[in-house]
Amino acid sequence: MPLAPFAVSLGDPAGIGPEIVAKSWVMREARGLPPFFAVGDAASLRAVWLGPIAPIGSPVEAASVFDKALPCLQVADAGAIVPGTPSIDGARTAFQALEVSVGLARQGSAAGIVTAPVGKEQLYGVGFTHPGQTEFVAERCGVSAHNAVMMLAGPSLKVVPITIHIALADVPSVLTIDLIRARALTTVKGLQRNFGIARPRLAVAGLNPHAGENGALGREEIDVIRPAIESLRAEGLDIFGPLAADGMFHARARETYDAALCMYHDQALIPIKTLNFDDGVNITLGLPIVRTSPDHGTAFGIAGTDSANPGAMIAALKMAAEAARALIAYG
Ligand SMILES: NC(=O)C1=CN([C@@H]2O[C@H](COP(=O)(O)OP(=O)(O)OC[C@H]3O[C@@H](n4cnc5c(N)ncnc54)[C@H](O)[C@@H]3O)[C@@H](O)[C@H]2O)C=CC1
Ligand SMILES: NCC(=O)COP(=O)(O)O
Repeated sequence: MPLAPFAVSLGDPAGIGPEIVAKSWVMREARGLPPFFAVGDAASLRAVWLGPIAPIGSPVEAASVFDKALPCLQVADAGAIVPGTPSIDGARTAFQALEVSVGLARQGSAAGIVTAPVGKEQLYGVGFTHPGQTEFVAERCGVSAHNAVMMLAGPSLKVVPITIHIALADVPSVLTIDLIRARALTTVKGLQRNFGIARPRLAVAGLNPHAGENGALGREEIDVIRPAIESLRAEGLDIFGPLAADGMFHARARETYDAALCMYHDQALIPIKTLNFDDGVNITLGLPIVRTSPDHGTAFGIAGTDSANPGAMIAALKMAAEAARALIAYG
């Protein structure tokens, strides 16, 4: 059965979202992309692209026009759009596009959502109270933030940050045995369902230099990380660590695991973005709907210069199609 089209929220209208969505549509056949429609202000596409846009009133219209034009479901008017210069109206439009997209996926009118980058600071300024889109989508789906896992996946590496968008100073107090366990269990399910790995191997990073040197450089490994790993191993998971984070991402080390659980945002995202910046995908595991995103941000500095690489958006669309098929197969 063909999938319903995917809802692609355009993200911040002044970022590179509209450009990478339009470029992905241009490459739809060459890259075998599933049908999709943009959700946002069509003016943000027109500001950076001269190609054909088909305004649609509902997702069902998308499939029939997708071959000829990029379907776009209009939400709020973003006001004057200046690529590279975010605005309050633009942030409101990005927020609304996300909300509408999630709603369409929840009601089954879209096969899932692929979110173009938003400016976090801009969204916080218009009443967005979640740390990121991951937690927002989870809440709209009735899933606790603990159980919604951000995985960054590329051809060379898959990583999961255990803590996500919080200040580095807050990481030690937010890191708990329960949080590591919840993230690990959801990660294992996601690797099995979405990536076909029957018995996933998880490597766990330490928090401190050299994984704490047995307590000499910090106690989180002893008090929190190791007990979490041991309890998961007792339940049969193939999970090991805590490892010194600086030595676990080289090529030979990466062969020993399927995903790395990292203690904070940059510990996870620096290696994946170094290895797979142009084809890395941010996928939310543990949701009843499909949600993927390119691994990069709004790149305000290059918006409007036609130099944005659509590779990660294309990878996100392809992964969304695979995840949607997995959702149908496994529920
Ligand atoms: N999924 C999301 O919605 C994400 C949003 N952000 C937001 O993006 C904004 C900017 O964040 P930054 O840290 O500057 O990261 P960024 O990813 O926007 O930019 C980092 C560097 O990569 C370049 N770059 C990014 N994507 C590119 C592409 N597709 N093609 C060519 N070059 C590309 C940029 O020009 C810049 O040099 C922030 O407000 C942040 O909140 C950041 C990461 C993810
Ligand atoms: N750095 C990753 C990122 O910002 C993505 O966050 P989210 O909006 O997908 O939760």
